[in-house]
Amino acid sequence: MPELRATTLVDAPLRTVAAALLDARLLARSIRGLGVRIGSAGPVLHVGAELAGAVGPVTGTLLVTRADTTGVAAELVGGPLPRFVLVTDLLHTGGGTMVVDSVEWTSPGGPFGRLADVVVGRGLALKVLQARAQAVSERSRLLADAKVVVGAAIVRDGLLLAQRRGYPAEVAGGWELPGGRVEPGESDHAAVVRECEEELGVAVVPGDQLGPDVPLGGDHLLRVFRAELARGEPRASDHPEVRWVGASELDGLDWLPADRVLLPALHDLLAPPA
Ligand SMILES: Nc1nc2c([nH]c(=O)n2[C@H]2C[C@H](O)[C@@H](COP(=O)(O)OP(=O)(O)OP(=O)(O)O)O2)c(=O)[nH]1
Repeated sequence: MPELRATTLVDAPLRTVAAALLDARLLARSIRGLGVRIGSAGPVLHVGAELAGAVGPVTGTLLVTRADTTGVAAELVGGPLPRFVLVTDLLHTGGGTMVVDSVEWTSPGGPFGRLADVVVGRGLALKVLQARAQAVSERSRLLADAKVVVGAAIVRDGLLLAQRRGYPAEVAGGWELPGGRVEPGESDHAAVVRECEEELGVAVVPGDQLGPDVPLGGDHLLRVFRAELARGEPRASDHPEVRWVGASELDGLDWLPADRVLLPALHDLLAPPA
């Protein structure tokens, strides 16, 4: 398959650029140059998400195959549209984050196909790469100043503690991880400890970050940490329900969109890969 690649240096930490890439509007903006419109993209990309793509009246599906701390990948599959794959890899450098974008597409084959690749395919691919570089830089700059909402991934006996939200209306009923906004001057870990005490009445010891930073609407992003339950039995106080969930129940829960991005990392936490 023909392939084009471009590299951009973005002046932001890797985790900020990784978060920017998860914004579904960024993907939509990147491939607009192909004439592909994405419908119902949802707010954030997660592995397995199938976004409806269309070129004029012709429709296909854009399948997200990777969305984590190393970058994202999505491919246009199904329908009569030609196969198209967009992969973005991230590399940490001393001077910022190196963003390596590549696009691959199916060639119609034969001498006319090769001509079409040179005349049309490459031009469109370059448009995508240019639009993407600009969109990634702009979104990363905005997210660099984002306020953080922390979440706690607490595991006991192979089960993860999930919490069902009671408010506000737009997220009520959805499942999330215990946590909340980091207050001015507070560290992320201190916020995890405070929120778990306030919401669940327990003491926790926060550990490493789990999965990528996930952009929330507006100027917030979600950052989740592993946490050990040190004292107390979690009980719902702020929200209507807490539940211990096993690996087999994880995918079936009605998670908030941002938390859905973290499902592969939560699966690894419950059943670490061999
Ligand atoms: N705590 C938490 N919030 C999440 C998660 N996923 C997600 O989208 N959010 C959103 C829901 C809310 O809009 C926002 C966090 O608000 P919050 O209400 O928990 O924060 P808070 O405790 O500091 O605020 P408040 O109760 O005083 O209003 O982040 C998650 O896993 N945990």
